[in-house]
Amino acid sequence: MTLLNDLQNKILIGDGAMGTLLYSHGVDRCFEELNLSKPDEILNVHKAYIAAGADVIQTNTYGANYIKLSRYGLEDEVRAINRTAVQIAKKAAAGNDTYVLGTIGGIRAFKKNAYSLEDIKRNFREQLYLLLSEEVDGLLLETYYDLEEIKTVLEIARKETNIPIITNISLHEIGVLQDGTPLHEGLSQLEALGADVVGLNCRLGPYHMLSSLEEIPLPDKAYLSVYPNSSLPTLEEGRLVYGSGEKYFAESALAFRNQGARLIGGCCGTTPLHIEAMAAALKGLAPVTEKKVKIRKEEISVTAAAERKYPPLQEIVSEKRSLIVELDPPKKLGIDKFLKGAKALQAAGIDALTLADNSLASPRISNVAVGSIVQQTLGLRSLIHITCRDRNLIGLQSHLMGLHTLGLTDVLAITGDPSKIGDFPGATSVYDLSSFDLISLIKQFNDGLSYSGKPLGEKTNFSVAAAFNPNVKYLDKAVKRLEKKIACGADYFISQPIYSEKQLIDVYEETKHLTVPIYIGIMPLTSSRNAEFIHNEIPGIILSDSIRERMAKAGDNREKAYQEGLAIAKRLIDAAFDLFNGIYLITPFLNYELTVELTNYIHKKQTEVNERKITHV
Ligand SMILES: Cc1cc2nc3c(=O)[nH]c(=O)nc-3n(C[C@H](O)[C@H](O)[C@H](O)COP(=O)(O)OP(=O)(O)OC[C@H]3O[C@@H](n4cnc5c(N)ncnc54)[C@H](O)[C@@H]3O)c2cc1C
Ligand code: MET
Ligand SMILES: [Zn+2]
Repeated sequence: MTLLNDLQNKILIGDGAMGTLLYSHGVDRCFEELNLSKPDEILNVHKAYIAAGADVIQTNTYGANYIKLSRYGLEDEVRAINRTAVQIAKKAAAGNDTYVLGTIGGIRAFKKNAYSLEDIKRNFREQLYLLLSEEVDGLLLETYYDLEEIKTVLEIARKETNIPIITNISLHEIGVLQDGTPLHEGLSQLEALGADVVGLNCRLGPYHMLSSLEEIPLPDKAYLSVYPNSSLPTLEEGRLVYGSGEKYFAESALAFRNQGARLIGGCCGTTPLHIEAMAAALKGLAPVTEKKVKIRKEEISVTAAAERKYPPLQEIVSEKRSLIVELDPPKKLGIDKFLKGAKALQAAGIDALTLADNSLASPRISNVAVGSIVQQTLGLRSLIHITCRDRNLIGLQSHLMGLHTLGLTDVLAITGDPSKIGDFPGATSVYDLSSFDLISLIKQFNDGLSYSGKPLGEKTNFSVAAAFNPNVKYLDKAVKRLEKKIACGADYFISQPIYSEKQLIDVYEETKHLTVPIYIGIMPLTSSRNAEFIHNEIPGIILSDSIRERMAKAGDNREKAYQEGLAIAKRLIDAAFDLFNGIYLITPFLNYELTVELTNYIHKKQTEVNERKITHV
C-alpha cells in the first residue's frame, strides 16, 4: 500500500508534536540536534506516537535546515541531522505499517523580507535532497505562514519527486492567510501546483481550524489534512504552556472528519495521549465524500474615509510656499513651555507642527498625547512621527488606529534612531517593519485593510511623509531609497537639516525628477559647542569651516551665538527659497523663539516675492 492509496478510502492518523513534547521533558535547545546526541529520546517519541495509533509519523527535521541550524552554530550538521532523523523514524516505524514523512518547516514568519526567495530555495533544496536520498514515504511541508514561500518550495519539491507531498499552512485567523488570501484560494493554489494533501497546522487550536475548514469545499484532486495545536498557549513562569484536553481534542477530530479531513494529527502542545484519544474516536470511520460548505457571512463593508480636517501637506507644498516646524515633546513632565511654543508658532503662521517620536531613542512625552492636545485645543495641525523602533506589528497597527480615531491624519513613517544611541541602550529596538514596510502598511490602512488584509471597517485618510537623509557619502544611493519610498506610497519627504548652500543645490539637482515634493530641513545652531557636536558626532553632517568659525567667534556669549545661528539659518533659507517650496524648521531644545523668528523671516521674504510678482504684472 502507499500513503495515497490508503487515503483514498481511509482516515489516517498523524502523530503529534515533537518540539513542545521535548520542551515539556526539559529540553530547551535545538530539538533537531537530539537526532545526533540523543537518538533514543527521539526514537521513543516516535514509538509513543505509533503506540498511540499514529499511521503516519514525521521526522524530527522541522528546523533541520541551514538557516535555522546556523542559529545554533550547527549549520555544518544539516546532512547528519537529516539523514539520522529519517533513520530513527524508520527504525520506529519498522514492522508497524507506519508511513514516515520527511518534515521541512517554513522559514518566513510574518517578516516577508527577512529572507529572500533565493535564500529560501537554496536552504530548502539541501534539506529536500537529504530527506529524499534517505527514501522517506512522503514529504510534509508544514508551518508555512507565507503563501509565496510554500508555493515556491512546493514547486521545487514537485519537480524533484513523485512521492506524496503534504502542504500544511498556518493561518493568520479563521479562514484567512497572513497576506489576506482566503484559505480556500490558498489551498486551491497548492493543489494546482501538485500537492497531494493540503491543509493546516499549528498556531491555532481545534476551534479556529474547525471554523476555517467549515468554509472550504472538498478539494478536487487532493486530500485534506489538519494538525491543530492542542490549545492556544499561555505563559507560565516564562515558559509557553499548552492546555491538555485530550477528550476535547478527540471530539474535535470527529468534527474534522465531518469537514472532510483525511489526515488528522496534532501540532504544538499535543502528546501521545491526544493522538490516542483521537485514534479511538475515529476508529472504523470512513472519510466523508460530500460536505456542505458554510458560506461566510459578508464582512462588514469598508466605509469611505472621513473628510480630512486639513488638506494634505503634499497638495499645499506642491502649489505654494509651505512651512512646517518641529517642536519636540518634552523629556520631562509638564507641557507649559511646549504649549507656549506651539501657540507662538501658530501665531507666526505655520502649516503644521511636527512632533518627533522619542527622537535620539530617548523617552519623551508621547507625541500622540501632545499632538492631540495641540490639534484639538489650538486647532494647529500636528504631524506625528512614527518609528518602527518602539512598537511591534501589533503596537504599530493599534497606534495607527488610535491616530485615525484622534483625527491625527498627518504622519511621518521612519525607521527611528537605534536604541543604542539613547538613554536606554539595552532597550529592544523592535524593527518588525522597515520604514518601507510602514509606509506600505499605512497606505494599506488607507485602503481599509490591516497588515493581514483584514478589513478595518473604515478607510483611514493618512497623508504619509517619509524621511530623507541627504547627509550621506553617496547622495545617489539616498535618492534610490526615496524612489523606493515613493513606490511604497510616500506622499512627500522631509529632510534632515542641511548646512551648506552647495549641498542644497546638489540635493535639488539629484531630486528634481522625483514625483513628490520635499520639505528641506533647516535647524538653527545655538552655540559653538552645538555646532561642534553636530559636525563631529552626527554621522554625515559636515559644517563648513566658515560656519564653525562664526559660531566659535561668538564664544560663550549666548546672545551673540543666538544671532549668529539665526543669520546662518537665514542664509540657508535664502539658498533654499527658490529651489524648494517646502521648508522644515527644527526647533533646537524647545528654543521656539528661534523658529518663530525664522518663520517670520520666511513669511516676510515670501510677501516680498509676491509683491514683486504683482508689480511685474
Ligand atoms: C525628518 C526626520 C525626522 C525624524 N524623526 C525621528 C523621530 O521622531 N524619532 C527617531 O527616533 N528618529 C527620527 N529620525 C531619524 C531617523 O529615523 C533615522 O535617522 C533613520 O536612520 C533615517 O531615516 P529613516 O528612518 O527613514 O531611514 P531609512 O531610510 O528607513 O533607513 C534606515 C537605515 O538604512 C540605512 N541607510 C539609509 N540611507 C542609507 C544610505 N544612503 N546609504 C546606506 N545606508 C543607508 C541606515 O542604516 C538607516 O538607519 C528622523 C529623521 C528625519 C530625516
Ligand atoms: N511538527 C513540528 C513539531 O511538532 C513543528 C511544529 S510547528 C512549530 O515539532
Ligand atoms: Zn506547531
